[in-house]
Amino acid sequence: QVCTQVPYRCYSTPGVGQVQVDMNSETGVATVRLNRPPVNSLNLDVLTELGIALEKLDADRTCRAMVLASAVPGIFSAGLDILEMYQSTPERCVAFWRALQDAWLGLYGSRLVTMAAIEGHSPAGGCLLAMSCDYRVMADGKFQIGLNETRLGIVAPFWFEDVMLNTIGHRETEKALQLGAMYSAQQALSIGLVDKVVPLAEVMPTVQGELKNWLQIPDAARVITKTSMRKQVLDRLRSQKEKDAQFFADFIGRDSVQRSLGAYIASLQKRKS
Ligand SMILES: CCCC/C=C\CC(=O)SCCNC(=O)CCNC(=O)[C@H](O)C(C)(C)COP(=O)(O)OP(=O)(O)OC[C@H]1O[C@@H](n2cnc3c(N)ncnc32)[C@H](O)[C@@H]1OP(=O)(O)O
Repeated sequence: QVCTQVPYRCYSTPGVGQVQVDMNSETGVATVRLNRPPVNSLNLDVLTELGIALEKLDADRTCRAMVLASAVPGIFSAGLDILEMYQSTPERCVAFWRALQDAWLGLYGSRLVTMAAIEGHSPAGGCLLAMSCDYRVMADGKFQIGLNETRLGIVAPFWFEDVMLNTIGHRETEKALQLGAMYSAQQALSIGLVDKVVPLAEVMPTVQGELKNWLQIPDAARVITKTSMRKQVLDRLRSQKEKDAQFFADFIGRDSVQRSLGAYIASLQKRKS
């Protein structure tokens, strides 16, 4: 298995961590896999682990690129763990939101080449993670991607919106966010939400092929360019992290929002019965 032999190096215990990191020291490419079955929903622990993993990779001078993927078949990530937002306490909400902010700042601001291998559904927070990478390859077929927050009766924060604006432009973002639109891979490709759509089995090989192009570019020049393109959006959150966390906790605590989330959770459960 990966991680058991040279040139791989692991930052997590294989098969145990909720965020598994395999670092190939020969290629300088790390693969980070979300591993929280059944749907890789992002709770406080996963987001904390992800933030730490990204920080370690950024500090590892042998690492030049990172592929963000899933260890759970059929799912990239179901987004934020709704149970972190439903009937939670204000203190837990703030801690949860800080962990999300830090993981996102680490990903969007990463000096590495970052690529999302989207081999499954990717709603809301899952879409945010994918959009925050430099390049996205998505599996063709039944999977969907998008920021569906309004469908849950919640609102995508300004920095989710900023990342989407930078990815697909103003008009498509306005439609996507108001409607809470979820897109098939082909639809996502047509609006620029993903960069390539291939059959499921070809997602990883396609990512690896694309990485070869990106890694031909000298790191210093690419990193300066990436930083310049993303700085404004990163600084906007950095300058108001605490205010944003407090706003989240207050908003989520509203009765009307709790009712919407309760109804959404019930609808997820009903779908199954
Ligand atoms: C101010 C607020 C800002 C907030 C910003 C971001 C918000 C978010 O990210 S909110 C999360 C939005 N996510 C979704 O709406 C996705 C909901 N899930 C689905 O649509 C499906 O589960 C999915 C298509 C991802 C996968 O479908 P299936 O493979 O058929 O799985 P199930 O639907 O059977 O789900 C299994 C199990 O997981 C629970 N689940 C699903 N998603 C979440 C989630 N995001 N958080 C917590 N739990 C989730 C689902 O209810 C099932 O639970 P059980 O019934 O107990 O088995």
